[in-house]
Amino acid sequence: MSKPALSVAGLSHRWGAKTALDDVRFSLPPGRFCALLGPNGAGKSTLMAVLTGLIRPRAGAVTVAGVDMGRSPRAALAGIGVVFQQPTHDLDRTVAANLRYFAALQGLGRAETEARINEALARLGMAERAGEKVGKLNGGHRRRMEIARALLHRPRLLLLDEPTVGLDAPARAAITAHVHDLAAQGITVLWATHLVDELRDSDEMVLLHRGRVAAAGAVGALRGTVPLPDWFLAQTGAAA
Ligand SMILES: Nc1ncnc2c1ncn2[C@@H]1O[C@H](COP(=O)(O)OP(=O)(O)OP(=O)(O)O)[C@@H](O)[C@H]1O
Repeated sequence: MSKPALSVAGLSHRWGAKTALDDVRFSLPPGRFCALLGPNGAGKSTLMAVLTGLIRPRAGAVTVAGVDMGRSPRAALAGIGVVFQQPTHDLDRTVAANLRYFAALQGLGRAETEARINEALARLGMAERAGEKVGKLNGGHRRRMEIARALLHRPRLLLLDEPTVGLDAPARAAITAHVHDLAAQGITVLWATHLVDELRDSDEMVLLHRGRVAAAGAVGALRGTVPLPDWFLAQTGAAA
């Protein structure tokens, strides 16, 4: 059996007196779309902050494709692409110029940079927008550019923290479809959301509630014949 793309064991974190993560444990098989589902305040962003190395947990371990993040943070992080909740880009520059900046930070040469940018934009259906100023793009296309940016170093694991917040329904649907395609191409995806309509029955799910894993497994198997919004409400007491 291949190693899990991501493995989390015994992870706990407190913000002052507030417990945000409480003995969180799960693992993701490679090449799957996994939703990190949970109501507001469940601990999703705190978990993302641990997985991206922004905060050190008080207890527990994170392993990325067999590499221990505590012992070898640089090697573990090299395998991860991240799309944070808050967008960051230069509106006055083109899509390609924005991506070139991040490619330069990663030390990619000029020819390699252009090839990687073309590859990443094509994966998000954005190839024809490379020369457009970011300020002229709609919210959905800006978000797709950010996902392309997270792929420049060819990570095997992609983390996205509520990537569709603030977008209209068609843009949300397009982005969820593109990211499902990435998983079908072999990239493991962890997609934090509180919106159940972004999930498919064939997806994996980790349900976080009050900092604990309340359920984990395939969405269809977990919900059975119960509509997902009703299942979510029964598990968490929160409307989806
Ligand atoms: N920097 C912080 N300082 C203090 N408390 C925090 C901090 N960040 C989060 N918390 C608290 O930790 C708990 C988990 O919050 P977190 O943001 O991780 O949840 P979430 O599932 O991402 O919620 P949301 O969907 O609202 O972003 C909440 O009670 C929150 O108030």
